[in-house]
Amino acid sequence: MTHRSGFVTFVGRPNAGKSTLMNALVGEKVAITSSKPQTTRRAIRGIVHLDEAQIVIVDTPGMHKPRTLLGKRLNAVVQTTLGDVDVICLCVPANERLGPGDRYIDAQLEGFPNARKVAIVTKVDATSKERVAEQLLEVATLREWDAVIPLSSVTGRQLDVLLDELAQLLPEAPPLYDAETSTEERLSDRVAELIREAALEDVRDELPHSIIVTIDDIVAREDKPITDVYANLWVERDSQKGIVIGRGGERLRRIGKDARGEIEALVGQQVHLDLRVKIAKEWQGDPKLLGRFGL
Ligand SMILES: Nc1nc2c(ncn2[C@@H]2O[C@H](COP(=O)(O)OP(=O)(O)OP(=O)(O)O)[C@@H](O)[C@H]2O)c(=O)[nH]1
Repeated sequence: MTHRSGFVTFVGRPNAGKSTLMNALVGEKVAITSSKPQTTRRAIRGIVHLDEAQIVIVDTPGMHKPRTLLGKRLNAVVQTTLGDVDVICLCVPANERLGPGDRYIDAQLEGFPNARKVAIVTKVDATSKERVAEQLLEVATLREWDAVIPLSSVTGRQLDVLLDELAQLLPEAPPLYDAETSTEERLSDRVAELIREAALEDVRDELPHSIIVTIDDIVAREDKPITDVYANLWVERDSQKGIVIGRGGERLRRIGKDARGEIEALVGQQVHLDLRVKIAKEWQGDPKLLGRFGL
């Protein structure tokens, strides 16, 4: 029996459904999903173990024309990721027409001639059969794809077909990771993402993209089954700090409570979360601060 292993990544414009798809494939919560665009900031790996194949999924930040220093750094991450994978999947939502954003990303794929290329039409549950068919035809005109697959991450429809296709496109190789491994990301990164997600849920319309979370320490207590998490939630301005903290600290408490629940599910233990709000002025344009945030 031939075994295949390799790396797969999903690209597509913001909100195309990449994170949701990756989570559905890996079956564990490893990347943020949010109805706001551009919330995925880090390449995160999930691993799908099949009998005859191991598919290592690398999630990339949104690929778009850079406007800020953060945008440039993110694009650099994308370039490195794409240069390193066996299969690149372009995701386009079935319920929105192809636009300049999709064409821009598709054109970027020319720079990676060695990768196999798959088109995925996402969110087929959110529109009519006719629209899906139309979108499949339109996507097919972009280039010669190795496969074109319509699916829904929400209903799970055709996810198995995608996995089969991906497995077939990978090179013959032994498994790269243990069967137990489902993600390579460090615990602290995953905890930071969960806190950020809880914060974004709560302050959605007021500060969509100005929040970043760092972890000082995660310590399992020796005397009790409790894990202490020391985290910082960074915003760009004084006024934003007020928004995050809320009246009488009410909002910050709610964010902390939501995040704690998620972290407890992740570490399988009671968690005490020490969450502080700090200000990093204009961090999106500051190379030193970006470095400190690992971007
Ligand atoms: N109905 C439906 N909605 C979906 C599906 N997949 C994703 N969505 C929704 O589409 C929105 C965007 O999904 P994400 O997975 O965050 O999209 P993304 O491409 O990772 O977005 P960025 O992180 O901004 O690049 C979310 O509100 C999802 O719930 C799907 O199969 N069906």
